[in-house]
Parts: sequence; structure tokens; C-alpha cells
Amino acid sequence: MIKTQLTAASVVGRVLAGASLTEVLQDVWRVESSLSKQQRGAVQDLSYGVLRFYGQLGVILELLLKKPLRDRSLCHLLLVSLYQLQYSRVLPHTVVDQAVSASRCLVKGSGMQGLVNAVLRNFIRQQEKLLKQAAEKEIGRYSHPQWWVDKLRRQYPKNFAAILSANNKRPPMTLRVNRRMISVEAYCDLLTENGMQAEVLWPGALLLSQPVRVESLPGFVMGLVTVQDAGAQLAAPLLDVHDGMRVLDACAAPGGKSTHLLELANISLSVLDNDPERLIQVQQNLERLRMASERLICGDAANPDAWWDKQPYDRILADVPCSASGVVCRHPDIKWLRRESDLTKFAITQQAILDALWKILRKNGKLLYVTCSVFAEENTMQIEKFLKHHSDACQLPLSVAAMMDGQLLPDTQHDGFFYTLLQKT
Ligand SMILES: C[S@@+](CC[C@H](N)C(=O)[O-])C[C@H]1O[C@@H](n2cnc3c(N)ncnc32)[C@H](O)[C@@H]1O
Repeated sequence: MIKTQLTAASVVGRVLAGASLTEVLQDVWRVESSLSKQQRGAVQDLSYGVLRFYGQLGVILELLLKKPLRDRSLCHLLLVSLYQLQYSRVLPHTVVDQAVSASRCLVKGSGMQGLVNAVLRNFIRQQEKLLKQAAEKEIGRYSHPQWWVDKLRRQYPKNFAAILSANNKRPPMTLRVNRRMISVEAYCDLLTENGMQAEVLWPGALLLSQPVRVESLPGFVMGLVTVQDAGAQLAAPLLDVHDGMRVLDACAAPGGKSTHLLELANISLSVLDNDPERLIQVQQNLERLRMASERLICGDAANPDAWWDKQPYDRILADVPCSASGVVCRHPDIKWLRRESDLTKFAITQQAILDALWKILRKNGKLLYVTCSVFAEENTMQIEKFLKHHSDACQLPLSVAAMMDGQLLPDTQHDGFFYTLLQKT
């Protein structure tokens, strides 16, 4: 356990210094190739857990320390240990003993080991009181940055606490059945035969009662099923594609929505993304599902002159880059890495992409604007501005009961998304 505590502490430290959790973990798996599968699982669990509750654990650590610790690595080790004491089933004395041993690898001298021991034992002794004290501060209660809490409270006075709480849950695992290959009923039978249970959330979307490893899903390699959040599964049906249409997926990688579009109709699909490595993932997903796109293009959606073949599209999916504030339960690092000022930057990019794509949409054609954000700056405010400047655009109604003005809020069953369907008149 010392190794996993130390590795998780270093992951947390790198993320808090500004790196993405996914990238740091990929790097750790590459460099620390001797970690067993079990150790990797534990490191992942601890790193995600600490970042999920960093607000709360940070306040508790402050309360426990007489003065701030200069050694950041020790701080991160203490956060990992506090997370274990509060949220794991490992016996408290084991957590403390291992953390004291782990601290020997970080700093020389017995003073710091004594401090680690004292801090963790004090937490065990005063756990309830400290949890209450931490909850008196909003950052401790919600484990989100204060600007995030304030913005959500302003934009969703009734729902903000539920959104913050959903963001701090472990994410659900949802499947999309490839109905070109198998019916939902037949796939549910396959799951049952393999000892797995699922609930149908909406057509084709199966919420697993327990997350499993992707490779253990029946028929995954053959393309019977794709792992995709239920909220994300609303996109392709909303775009209203029909056989023979020319369709552009403009920010497509890794291809979750592209492959869904190809499952729904026989379309001529152009797949665009500006990240060549992520485009490789789209190609792999297409191959696994035995599908093909018409064109796979590496280019900037805001600059069609560089890649467009001058034939207008009947349908365009614009799943634009955004703050990802709707998918925090899958990426708890996001809440600590984003700055409020990032929203303005995302809004500028989104507007440039939307304006450019509008020009290459056929008359009467439809464009679906999508973000996985809950912030109005990237969503309703963006669309209001677009409609003000485009007299040839009308907003079509969306018939999804779970949404408020196109906004699907994150909950225990799905991520948060924003959808707007525009038609060119
Ligand atoms: C939200 S993700 C798309 C997810 C994808 N639609 C799916 O369902 O799997 C946004 C994508 O936009 C790409 N992107 C960002 N800026 C872009 C730009 N200017 N032009 C094209 N793609 C861009 C990113 O590389 C990223 O893959």
C-alpha cells in the first residue's frame, strides 16, 4: 500500500500543479510499468477520490495543521491518507502506519513522520467534529471552487446543490446497443447470461447496475455495443438524419456520436477533428463497429476553407470544445483546473466554429449545437447571440422531457449536456 499511496500522492500533486488527470495517469502507467493491475486500480481509485473531495479534505487538513506545510509532497500524501480514512474500508491503523512509512520516502528526519502520525490520529479522534467544521465553508461542503458554486447558484437557484452533489458521485456506466446488429432485448439477454444487470434508460441506452471492464462486455469486440453516457446518446437522434443525407460531424473525436449517427441511417458522413491523435481513435471505433465514414478530415471547424469540398451539408453536428462542466463526475480534475476566465475563451472559440459551420449548411438543413457544459455562457447565452446575428436561423423545439431549455443537468444516471437544434430558413 505504501507504493500506491505514494504514487497517488504524486498524481494528485501533478494534477493540482495544472496537468490533466487522464494524461498524468497514462504517463504513470507508461513509466511505472511494474505496477500490478491491482495497484493500478488502487492508484486510480485514490487519485479520483482525492480530487473528487479535494475541497473537503483540503479544509480538514488546514484545520489539522497548526501552520501550512512547506513540503507539498507531504501535503498530497496526507490528502490521500485522509481520503482513505474517510472514504475507504482500509483499517484506520493500517492507513496511518503505511502513511508514516511512506513519508520516510519523501522527507528525511523523524519530525515529519511524527507530524504525519499526529495529523492522521487527530483526524480519527475528531472525525465528526472536523467534518462538521469543514462543511461550514462552501468549498468544504461542496468540494468545488467558490466561483463555480457561486455561478451555479446564480444560474440554477433551485438545482445548484443537486448538480454539485451529482458531480461528486462515481459515474454510472451506460451502453449503447448497436441496433443494426442486435436488438436491445437480445442484448439484455446476453448481459443476463453473463451475470450482468441493466436498466433501459431510453431507446438503446442501457444503464449497468455495476460498472465492468469494457473487455468483459459481451460482443464488445464484435461491435454489438458501445460505452457512451446516456446524455450523449441523445445527440444523434436529435439531429434527425435520414438515408442518403450528407452529414458533417465537426468536432468528432473519439467518435461516440459519429458512430451513433451511422447506426441510425445510411448517410454519407464526413468526420472532422483538429487533433490527429484523437482522429485515430475515431478510426478504431469505426473499425470495431464495422463502419466507414465518407471522409476523415484533420482540420479546424472554424476554417472550412481549408478542408470543405464546397458541397453543402444536410446535417451538421457541432459538439464543440467546452469547459466540460457537465462531466465532472468522470473528470474530477476539471473543477480544480478550470478558471472562470476560461469560459470567455471557450465562448469565443464556440462562436467562431458555429459561425463558420453555419455557412456550409444547406438551406433547410439542420445543425445541432452541443456542449457538455452546464454554464449559460457556453449554452443559452451563446445561442441567443447567434440567433440575434443570423436572421436565417430558427431554433427548433426539442422533445426531451428531461431537459430545461435544451439543458440536461447531470444526475446519477447521466452527464450534463446542452442541446440546441437550429434550422436554416
Ligand atoms: C467534446 S469533444 C467531441 C466528442 C465527440 N463528439 C464524441 O461524441 O465522441 C470535442 C472535440 O473537438 C475537437 N476540437 C476542438 N477544437 C476544434 C476545432 N477548432 N476544430 C475541430 N475540432 C476541434 C477536440 O479535439 C475534441 O475531440
